[in-house]
Formats: sequence, structure tokens, C-alpha cells
Amino acid sequence: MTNETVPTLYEWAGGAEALERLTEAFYTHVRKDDLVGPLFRHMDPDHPRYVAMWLAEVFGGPDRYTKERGGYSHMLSMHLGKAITEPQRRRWVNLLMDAADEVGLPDDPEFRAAFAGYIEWGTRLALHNSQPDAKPATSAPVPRWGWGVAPPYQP
Ligand code: HEM
Repeated sequence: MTNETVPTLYEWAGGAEALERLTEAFYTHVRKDDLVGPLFRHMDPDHPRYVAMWLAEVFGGPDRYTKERGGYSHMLSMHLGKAITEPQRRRWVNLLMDAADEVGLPDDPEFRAAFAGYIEWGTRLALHNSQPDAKPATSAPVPRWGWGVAPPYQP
């Protein structure tokens, strides 16, 4: 298997349409959630779509979040000062994983391990960066996430 034949996580997930289905389902649950819902009380109605664009770019899809939505700096600015707690972070993760099952994202071990790895990393970073005393770098590239040590086995 050569590297050129390994699909991106974006392609494997089902592309932009699959990620939009994921974030629509996810934020439907987030809005109603007692622990994280209040954080999202004033969110933009297009928030699910923007987060889908972000995830698409991270997982190797088109760089639309950077081109159309201000990239990393904008994403960071939306978390600053939110003081996300660990119980809120964990609830966010749990709701996203439930949404992944609900919309039928691929459930093979390789995809879910890579997906969960990014989500664990990203949510811990969001928590850190949202604390009142945080001083994160204000500009950086959008991270690009891959399969890590376990790409799909293609004999
Ligand atoms: C992998 C982890 C995460 C990713 C990829 C992510 C992604 C994003 C993005 C892209 C935005 C900006 C959307 C826009 O362009 O308007 C955003 C905003 C926001 N995020 Fe996150 N986020 C993550 C984790 C979290 C967690 C753990 C929380 C809280 C429990 C959180 C709470 C928020 C809130 C409250 C906003 C602002 C929503 C609004 O008022 O419009 N995020 N996030």
C-alpha cells in the first residue's frame, strides 16, 4: 500500500455532507443539554456548519474554514474566556461520540481511534485556552489530523 492510496479521514468519514450531518445532530443535543447547553445559548444558527467546515479542514478536506471563516485565530477567539470545565468538556465529547453513532459515521476501529484522538486533543486544548489566565498563541495553522499509527489495512 502506498501513501497515495490512503484516503484522508475526511474522505473516509463521507466528506462535507457527513460532517454536516454529524454537527447538526450534535448541536441539537448540545442545545438541550443541562451542562453544556448554557455555553451555547447565543450561538450563531450557522455554528454547526462552521464546525463541520473546521473538522473537514482538520481531517484533510478543503481549507474552507481558513479561507471563509478566519481560520485558527477565529476559532481560538470563540473559546477565549469561556472557562470550560472538565465536566463540560467530557459531556461535549460524549455527545459528539453519540452523534457519530447516530448519523452512522464509519465505526471501524481505525477511523474511530483517529477521530477520538483528535477530539480528545482538541477538547483539552479548548479547555486550556478558555481559562481566564490562558495566553495561547493567537495565530497558528489549522491542525491537520491523520490516521496516526493505524491506517486502514488494505491488502
Ligand atoms: C475538538 C474540539 C473542539 C472543536 C474542533 C471546536 C470548534 C469550534 C469552532 C470552529 C468554533 C467557532 C465557530 C465559528 O466559526 O463561529 C467554536 C466555538 C465555540 N466552541 Fe468549540 N470546539 C471544540 C471544543 C469545545 C468545547 C469542549 C466546548 C465547551 C464545552 C466548546 C465551546 C464552544 C463555544 C461556546 C463556542 C462559541 C459558540 C457561539 O457562541 O457561536 N468548544 N468551536
